Amino acid sequence: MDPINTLYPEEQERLQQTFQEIERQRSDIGPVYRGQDYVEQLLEAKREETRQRLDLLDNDPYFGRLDFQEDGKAAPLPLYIGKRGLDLKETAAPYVIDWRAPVASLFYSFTGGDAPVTYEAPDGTIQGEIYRKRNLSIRDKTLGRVVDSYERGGDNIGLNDEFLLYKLGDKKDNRLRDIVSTIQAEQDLIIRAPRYKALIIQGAAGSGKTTVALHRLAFLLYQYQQQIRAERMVIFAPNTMFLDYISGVLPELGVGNVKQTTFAEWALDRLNDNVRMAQGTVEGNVWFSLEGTRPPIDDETPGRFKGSLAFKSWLDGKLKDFEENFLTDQPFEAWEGRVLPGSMIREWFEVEYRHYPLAARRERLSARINRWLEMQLTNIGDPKIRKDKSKTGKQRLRTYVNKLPKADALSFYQSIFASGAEGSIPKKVLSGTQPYLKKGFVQPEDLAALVWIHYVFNGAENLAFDHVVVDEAQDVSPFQIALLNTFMNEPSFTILGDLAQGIHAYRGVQRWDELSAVFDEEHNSYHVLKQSYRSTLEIIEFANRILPHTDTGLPPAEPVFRSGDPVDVVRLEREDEKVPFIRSFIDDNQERGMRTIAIIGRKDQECTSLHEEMVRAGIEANLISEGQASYRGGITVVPVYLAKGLEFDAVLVANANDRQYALTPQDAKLLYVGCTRALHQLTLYYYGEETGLLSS
Ligand SMILES: Nc1ncnc2c1ncn2[C@@H]1O[C@H](COP(=O)(O)OP(=O)(O)OP(=O)(O)O)[C@@H](O)[C@H]1O
Repeated sequence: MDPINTLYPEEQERLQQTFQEIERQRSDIGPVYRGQDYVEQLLEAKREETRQRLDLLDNDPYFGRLDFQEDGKAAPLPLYIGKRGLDLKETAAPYVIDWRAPVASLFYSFTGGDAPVTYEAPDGTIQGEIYRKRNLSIRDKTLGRVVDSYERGGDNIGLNDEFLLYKLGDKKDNRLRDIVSTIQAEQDLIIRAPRYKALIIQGAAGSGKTTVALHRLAFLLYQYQQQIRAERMVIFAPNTMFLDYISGVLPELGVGNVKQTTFAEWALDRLNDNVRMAQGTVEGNVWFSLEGTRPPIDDETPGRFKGSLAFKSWLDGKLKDFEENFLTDQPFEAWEGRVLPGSMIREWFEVEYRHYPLAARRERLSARINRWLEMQLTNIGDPKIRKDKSKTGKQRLRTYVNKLPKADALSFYQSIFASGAEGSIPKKVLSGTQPYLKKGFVQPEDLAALVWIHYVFNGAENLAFDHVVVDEAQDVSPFQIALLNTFMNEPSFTILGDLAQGIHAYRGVQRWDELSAVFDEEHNSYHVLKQSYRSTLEIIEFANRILPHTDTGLPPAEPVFRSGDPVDVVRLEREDEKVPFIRSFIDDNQERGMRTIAIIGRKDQECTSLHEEMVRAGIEANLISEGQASYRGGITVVPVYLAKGLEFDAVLVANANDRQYALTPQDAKLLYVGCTRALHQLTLYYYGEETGLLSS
């Protein structure tokens, strides 16, 4: 008998019982309370949480079953694993187990074999044996596929992969999805890693880094529910469109309120929007220029220098000097003959207020001198003379305070770049920075230093994070990570990236040890994800040909065995063949059921013109440009640097010739990003000479 047919009725019955239990519990909660009683209102909040949990369960109650016999127990027990847990009303026995519970880790770590297995429970290690691992697909309350990926004593060949492949074959829309039903063992290790770690993860394109990070947040909230709050967790991602793209995953996992932001947005907020950003001409014209004309990247490249820990140390020295020389020994003379000695002012500043940050010390000092002035005035009996002296004293106090240096981040930063920096800051950095600062503008790479100075001057404003996720971390600097670390009592980070996609290497890292240098050994934890889940075997093997040209020394990504169509590289004879070619690419792929299709260009301008030509030819598509807040799916024209992090069913890389993608590591990284965005179909076209990056 077909195994599906034997498994199905049993699971169908269990599913019906689950729905009945959910319904029982829902009806026990009763209607929504809308009255004024405070205690009832508090209880209502709890009831609402339960209602929401039951709603989530009702849609999609579980996805897996594991028959596990704990040592010492008489028989195996079927454990049903879902996105949320459900205990039986009557006995409180677990009926559906939350995927984050310790025992559920067996579902992910188990890859077959009859050997005993263990998991870590709060009371210690539990050992036992697995008799069955079953995947169940339930959609819209209906049981779909039921597949046993392991049965004790059975032949169990490759079934583990079958369910994964079935999931990976799906066509995508405009949102990233959760992967709770198919988390792989190497991913699970990262998701369940202890809280106080700085996990640094090098993951191949499509290895699930972003997805894993989001699942890790859901896990941490479950595991440390008394100690961690969602609103004290933060995800840093490269741009707002990417944030929009990933915004569905946490709600699907039942997690709300986690702050999702970009580093620039967060930093500007810290600086109270007191600085103006220069418009991104340098990045576009210099670092993304064509024909291999980009400058080489080294430690004196402005972005890398200003993002280094060495720059931070140098800055710390300057901040210390600034604080030490903040006061001259100038006394304050309120009026002729009434003098507050400089030594007294210094005593207040250095001893009494030494625990306050500089800006607060400055403020307290001026308030203290003012109080001293008031005291002197009370000693004057004649009201007319008092009024007169008060006027003089207050005016002189204003002048005195105005002469104290300002504890303002931008002014301080401008001053250190304006004078005396020649010996310590490389010429390249000075010339790439001074012209902007003189006009009052800053660049993205200045923000870490500015927030740091602001922090030293003003203190941390109660901004402690419980956990920080940094996605696309190859584009961030050690200074940024060190800065974020100061907002936490103990490091708790998930830092993920791929050096082969380091298209902003002029301000990011070239090796992961640059970031790990921020943390002590005890907190450092480095992981590699080599397996790539997004793309077909053919696409991954094709992209792997580009990898050596990135000069990162990274090993090739490992595909899961999901085969698709071969990758096409098509030479067009003339430029005017381009639009008909794009049209047929779109039509073919739409006919094959592809929902998201991207035409990936090299630069913004090229994409704008391509989009205009397509629209003139009657092809509807969305153009993605810098600063865009959302990704709509469908047909998209996008410059490659903005496609990073996204994925599409079918990708057409536009004009992959040797001018657009020269034989340089930077261009190799761009082309690698472009090609690895495709799930099922990848095509490249060019006219002129094919890029040399495709030759192995
Ligand atoms: N265990 C898994 N089961 C099912 N799908 C998975 C799994 N892991 C990853 N995926 C899918 O692979 C795709 C890539 O995931 P994700 O975007 O998180 O990878 P990434 O490493 O951040 O990629 P990139 O660096 O290229 O942006 C997504 O569609 C995700 O759903």
